[in-house]
Order: sequence, then structure tokens, then C-alpha cells
Amino acid sequence: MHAVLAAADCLIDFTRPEGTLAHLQAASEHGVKLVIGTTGFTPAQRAEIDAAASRVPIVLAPNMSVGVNVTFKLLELAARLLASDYDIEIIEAHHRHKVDAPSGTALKMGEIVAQAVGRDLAEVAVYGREGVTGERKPSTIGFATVRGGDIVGDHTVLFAGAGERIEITHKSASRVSYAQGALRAAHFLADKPNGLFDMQDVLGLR
Ligand SMILES: NC(=O)C1=CN([C@@H]2O[C@H](COP(=O)(O)OP(=O)(O)OC[C@H]3O[C@@H](n4cnc5c(N)ncnc54)[C@H](OP(=O)(O)O)[C@@H]3O)[C@@H](O)[C@H]2O)C=CC1
Ligand SMILES: O=C(O)C1=N[C@H](C(=O)O)C[C@H](O)C1
Repeated sequence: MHAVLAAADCLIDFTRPEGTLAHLQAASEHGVKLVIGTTGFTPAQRAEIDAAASRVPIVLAPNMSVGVNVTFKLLELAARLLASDYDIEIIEAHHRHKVDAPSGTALKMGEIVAQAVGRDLAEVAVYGREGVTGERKPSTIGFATVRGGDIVGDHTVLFAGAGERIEITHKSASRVSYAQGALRAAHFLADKPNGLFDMQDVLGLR
């Protein structure tokens, strides 16, 4: 790995958290820029990425596709406008090989809508329901996970009100959009000395 990094400008990493952290260490030793698509980091692992960004520039994004990143903006607007009158639920579906749940994209969607309505996701998230759960608490944000077959990646945010509901859905039919986004992120980093960025920065969606 060190021989490869010595000749590299940028490392694109879609692996597992432990792999990414090993690659992060090696890349920062060589001053190599990083695009990280891996999901499922613990808060401590995430802090290691934040720290490394003071040495090398990093794009970290749970979803590299243009469509999902535009969907993030739509969700922010919808959540802000609908505010407390609508219950928010996030449903995601992926292939049978996926190892983390909810998906990084679903969690990011949760953070976006929670922030837009002035809630802390850590306090209001409900990850699945079973048994006698009692009535839904109004401020909660629920997550539901589906795993099966070769589903590339579907995400729906449901805003359910009295007498109507809005569903904002993104569906990936191919992994090409992730790869294209990662290459775009690598180009974006070309003139960055350090710092932590995401696909909103890369795509100019801030
Ligand atoms: N941000 C985005 O747009 C996207 C993010 N992802 C995320 O990317 C990650 C990978 O997903 P996916 O491609 O489906 O997974 P795969 O299991 O298909 O591929 C993972 C790759 O990482 C390698 N790997 C696993 N563990 C390590 C390790 N400890 N050190 C070095 N290499 C390792 C595997 O090698 P080997 O086969 O030899 O074990 C394999 O080549 C997931 O976290 C997923 O959520 C996925 C798609 C889009
Ligand atoms: O594992 C996957 O396949 C995907 N992972 C990412 C996530 O966890 O959000 C992005 C995409 O949904 C595909």
C-alpha cells in the first residue's frame, strides 16, 4: 500500500470502517488526499477522520450520487415547511450483502430533517419497532430497514400528516452514480491543502 500511495494524489476508499482508518493513517503519512464513501463509522472513528482532515483534505460522504445530494436539499425544505404537524419516518432498502444499518444515507437524511425542525437526532431517533410499542411519540424520527437481493439503494422520507402524506424518494438503479461522484470529489480536492468536505461542497449545493 505504501508504494502505491507514494505515487498517488488521491485515494478513493469504499471499504469498511476499519479498512478506511488504516488507509487514512497511511494516506495522511504520505500527504495523499482522500475521498471516503465508507459508512458505519462509530463516533470515535468519525473523530479520527475529523482529526486527519487538519493534515490532508478529505471528502467524506455517505452517498456520492448527485440525485441523493439534491434530495438532501429537498428534505431540508420539506422538513422546515412541514415542521411539527407531520410525523417523519425514513425507510431504506439495500442488497443482501450490506453490513451496516440504517444506511449512512438514511442516517444523513435523519440528521438533515432533525436539524431542520430543531431536534437532536440522537434524542429522537427510533431504530425499528417491535411488540407493544405504545403510540408514536410526536417528535420521534423513525427508521425502517429492508435488506434483500440486489437492491442498489432506495431511500424514502415520509412526512405523514392528518389526511395526507408526502413521500420523497430516491432510487439508485446502478452504482455508476457513486463512482462518478467519487471521481468528481477527487477532482474537487486537487487544489485543497486540507479540510473536511462533503458532496454538498463538491456539488456547490451549500
Ligand atoms: N458513499 C457512497 O456513495 C457509497 C458508499 N458505500 C459504502 O461503501 C462501503 C463498501 O460497500 P460495498 O462496495 O458494497 O462493499 P463490498 O463488500 O462489495 O466491498 C468492500 C471492499 O472493501 C474491502 N475491504 C473490506 N474490509 C477491508 C479492510 N479492513 N481493509 C481493506 N479493505 C477492506 C473488500 O475487500 P475483500 O473483498 O478482499 O474483503 C472489498 O474490496 C460500505 O460502507 C457502503 O455503505 C457503498 C456505495 C456507495
Ligand atoms: O452499501 C451500499 O450499497 C450503499 N451504501 C451507502 C449508504 O450506506 O448509504 C450508499 C448507498 O445507499 C449504497
